[in-house]
Amino acid sequence: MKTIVILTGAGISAESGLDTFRDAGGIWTRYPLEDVATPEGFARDPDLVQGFYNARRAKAAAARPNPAHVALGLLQRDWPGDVVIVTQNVDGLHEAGGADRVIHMHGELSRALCSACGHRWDAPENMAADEPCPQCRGSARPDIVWFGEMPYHMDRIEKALMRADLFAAIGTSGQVWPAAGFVQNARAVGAHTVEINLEPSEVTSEFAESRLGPASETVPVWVA
Ligand SMILES: CC(C)NC(=O)[C@H](Cc1c[nH]c2ccccc12)NC(=O)[C@H](CCCC/N=C(/NCCC(=O)O)S[C@H]1O[C@H](COP(=O)(O)OP(=O)(O)OC[C@H]2O[C@@H](n3cnc4c(N)ncnc43)[C@H](O)[C@@H]2O)[C@@H](O)[C@H]1O)NC(=O)OCc1ccccc1
Ligand SMILES: [Zn+2]
Repeated sequence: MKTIVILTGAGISAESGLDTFRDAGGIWTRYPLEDVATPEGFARDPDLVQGFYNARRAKAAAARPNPAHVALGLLQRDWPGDVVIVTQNVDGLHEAGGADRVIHMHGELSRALCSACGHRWDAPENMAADEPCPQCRGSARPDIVWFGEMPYHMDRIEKALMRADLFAAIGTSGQVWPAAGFVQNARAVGAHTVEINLEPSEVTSEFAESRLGPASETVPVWVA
């Protein structure tokens, strides 16, 4: 039975009230990513970084899944073959929308990570600049992949792309790697490729098909 691999980005959560990064008023237009989303920025000012993620954690916790998340949850439940959802998003809206197998390649706001021993646990609502690791008292950070760091689960993602029959990218601008390159991996194994986005992305030309519009409208139609 056919394997579907779906990559999602901030655009799929925009209609749930969560900011995207590069659109007008986007996160990176308000916070320099070097300061809040790099290990160097965290070393320089952990208070600033923890504050940045505490605010996003609270917003994500209050957000509700939209029809795009729900449609993908139903697709994963009902499709006779395998539906692999790979998200760049750090919110939990795919799971809230009914998906139970989601690969968070850039981490999750709801998790904390110890920089010393690698222990992971459910993040408290507000992490302090000197948040201790419950296991070794080392310093804790949000369990988020920052720029310059290796994304999570790359082996599982590459294996899924190798057996993809259909690859879809939803709500992503295609400006951040290695995620922006997944369409090439999928095409290399002969998968059909479709981009579903509000507007053409940096890598639209790589896709065989492009569907434009808000995800809450385009995704349920695409799934149906
Ligand atoms: C800026 C970019 C050039 N930099 C990179 O790509 C770097 C590598 C790099 C450095 N210099 C380079 C020079 C050239 C090429 C690459 C590089 N990448 C890395 O550092 C990565 C790590 C990157 C991860 C950083 N962390 C994130 N997030 C977690 C943090 C946090 O969340 O705070 S990245 C973050 O931005 C990325 C982009 O965001 P999008 O989700 O696409 O959102 P964006 O706002 O950009 O776009 C929204 C889209 O939605 C659309 N939209 C809006 N509303 C809707 C709507 N309603 N419906 C539908 N669509 C909609 C819009 O039209 C738009 O197109 C996402 O990945 C997101 O997770 N690590 C790595 O490379 O390690 C080595 C390596 C390499 C290979 C293999 C292994 C290891
Ligand atoms: Zn520890």
